[in-house]
Amino acid sequence: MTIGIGLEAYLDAWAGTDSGRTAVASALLALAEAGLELAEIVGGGDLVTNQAAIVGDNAGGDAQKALDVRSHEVVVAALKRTSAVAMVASEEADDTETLNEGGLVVVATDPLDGSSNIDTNISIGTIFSILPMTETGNPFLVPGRNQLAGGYVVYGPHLDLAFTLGEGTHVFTYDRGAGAFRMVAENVTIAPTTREYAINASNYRHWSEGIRAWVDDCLAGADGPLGTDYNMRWVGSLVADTSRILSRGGVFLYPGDSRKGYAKGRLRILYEANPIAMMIEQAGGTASNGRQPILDIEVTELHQRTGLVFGAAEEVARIERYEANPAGSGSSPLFGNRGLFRT
Ligand SMILES: O=P(O)(O)OC[C@H]1O[C@](O)(COP(=O)(O)O)[C@@H](O)[C@@H]1O
Ligand SMILES: [Mg+2]
Ligand SMILES: [Mg+2]
Repeated sequence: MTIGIGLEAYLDAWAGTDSGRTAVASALLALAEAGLELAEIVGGGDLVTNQAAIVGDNAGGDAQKALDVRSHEVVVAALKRTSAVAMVASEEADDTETLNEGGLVVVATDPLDGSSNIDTNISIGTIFSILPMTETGNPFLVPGRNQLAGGYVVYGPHLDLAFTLGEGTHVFTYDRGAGAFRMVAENVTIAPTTREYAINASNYRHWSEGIRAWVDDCLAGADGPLGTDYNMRWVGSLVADTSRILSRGGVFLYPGDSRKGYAKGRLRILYEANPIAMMIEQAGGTASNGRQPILDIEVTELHQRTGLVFGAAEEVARIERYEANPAGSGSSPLFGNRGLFRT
């Protein structure tokens, strides 16, 4: 058990003398430093800057807020300070940026996740994916399976850094007294079944038949084909919804829908879905676009979107079955309470 160990000591022991691992550890420490700096800024709210003010648009077409831009600058500056990181790709930049010639890894980041919550004093965060630098081609345009690490910092009631290095998912909390991140959960596990889901239900009319059928059956609760009452939670910050699922289970859905520009949902594969999917898989859960594992999807564009369903493995599998065959789902009059998918 290494509960209580400081982040640096943990990473030192993990990296040993391996140069590839040392580069990943350096990138992670730089991201932790950026997280600390941003925690101070976020914690100051509008005393620090008019954080929720709209200042432009990003490559994905979302309004860019002052804190989005500041977070991008802080994360990129921290990564630049370590020679390990060759390039960065960010939600807030159209193109990749070269940071250090000879760096062994590259970092993709959503520097500020949950922008719509900035001025509501609800948890927001920073998401990151660490990939190997390649000799040829674009090192970011590879399936998420190639990731060396994935993680996030969440600026919530406490400051957490959660990540996977490909061997389990671990959570560190910032110990303000000690001035260090210390491990609070090692090898987190997500239960395969759940009765709690997270989805922005206002998009109901835009969803596919399968997602609507599954939500209908959750809402029918103990009286419906799933035979159990479900609870619903939706923070509106992917990092905070992920943090809850790592801590007490559940499933999250942001599926593609029929709104213009939402055919592949809202979330971006490179710096949102992939790192979260790696953490979730490493915690025993699964992450899917409704048809295939997120980590197997070809990445062809930096700001590519994907439908995202992740968390409790059996519930994710059930949602995939509803997507594949909504007519055969528990809510179909043909199947009723004896639905094929009743559990
Ligand atoms: O406002 P919606 O459509 O419910 O979307 C919420 C989702 O959008 C996001 O805020 C997108 O991330 P950004 O804030 O980084 O753009 C997620 O954190 C969240 O899960
Ligand atoms: Mg985001
Ligand atoms: Mg963002």
